[in-house]
Amino acid sequence: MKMRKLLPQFLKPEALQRYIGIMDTIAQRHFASDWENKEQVNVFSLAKKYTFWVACRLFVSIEDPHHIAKFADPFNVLASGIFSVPIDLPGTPFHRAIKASKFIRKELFSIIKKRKVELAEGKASTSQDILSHMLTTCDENGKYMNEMDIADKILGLLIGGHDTASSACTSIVKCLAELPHIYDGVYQEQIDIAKSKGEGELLNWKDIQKMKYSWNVACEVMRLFPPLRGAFREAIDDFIFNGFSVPKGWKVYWCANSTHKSGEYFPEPEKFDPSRFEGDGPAPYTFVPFGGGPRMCPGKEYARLEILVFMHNLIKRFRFHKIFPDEKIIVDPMPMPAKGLPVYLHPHNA
Ligand code: HEM
Repeated sequence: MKMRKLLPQFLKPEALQRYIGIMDTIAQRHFASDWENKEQVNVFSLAKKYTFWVACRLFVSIEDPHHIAKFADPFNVLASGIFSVPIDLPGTPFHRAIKASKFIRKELFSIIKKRKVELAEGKASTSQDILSHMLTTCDENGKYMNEMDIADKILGLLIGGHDTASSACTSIVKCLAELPHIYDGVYQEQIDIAKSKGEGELLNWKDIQKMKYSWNVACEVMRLFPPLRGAFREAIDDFIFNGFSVPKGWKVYWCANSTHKSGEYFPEPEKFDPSRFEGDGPAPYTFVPFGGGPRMCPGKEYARLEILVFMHNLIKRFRFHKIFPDEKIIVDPMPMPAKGLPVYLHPHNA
């Protein structure tokens, strides 16, 4: 079954609304174990840990932090081998990535087998995560996906779904640390939401809808630091673009920065200004961190929720400042601070 058919069902806003509370529970546990009572933290590695934990829970229902940690290492090895020179010799990143992916597939197969039994015995629900969904949804010919297909798709999702979002979360922390007036705006919005909640009450869909300014800030961050620079397309017909003739069949690459950094669509493009997203917002197809058209990212709404839940949990706890004020941004292959963005934390309740 094609991912494009399956994913929108699982990732549509109505389905995702049920997961906000789960994301908040994970965020609270993550902040309690990895941020609270620390003087300084490395934001990039923690953001990756958080988004990976959310993905493990929502895609395959793995919750135990030890199990997730065991799983996370091979994923990092795999992620750093994906954009490497494809030479399969011992010691190369490519070779290590292949080994890691074999380990992950094996692990996924055992999770799939166990789930099949649990589903048959009525011990697991068909809607508890994307794995159950894949095992119980058939295509238009009544055919179910085989285990190999499922393992590959989950693997793709776990990679595609967590590295991008963790890059976005890290860039958000960077911008908030550098721009106190923007931090104050986000703080006000998030603290009002936090105060409106009862003891132990989790975030819900209504709270997310109140996070308008925070999402405008996140969008402005992704305009300046798009987690993916662009993607490939194949021309399905001859066409002329900007005076260049592109023949059918050519591979073309669209690049987010060509509009994100254009003064024509975003006046003073280097200025950080979340108000660009108020009202109607940018013109269609000019703000494209998630791509556009029929192949647009199906994980956009999922990413929006996990980013907002992250911002809420971070901002209601801390102010922070950068340990290296001039830390450079490198793109490898996503934008990230060269040292992983170490920051000093200042808890509000101190
Ligand atoms: C901030 C986070 C994210 C960003 C910036 C992002 C960005 C993108 C972009 C630019 C594309 C290519 C779209 C195109 O070619 O027009 C894409 C594709 C895709 N994304 Fe995301 N993504 C994010 C999070 C996620 C998440 C959380 C998931 C899964 C839950 C996901 C799943 C996918 C899939 C499966 C595709 C391939 C779609 C296709 O080829 O039809 N993404 N994403």
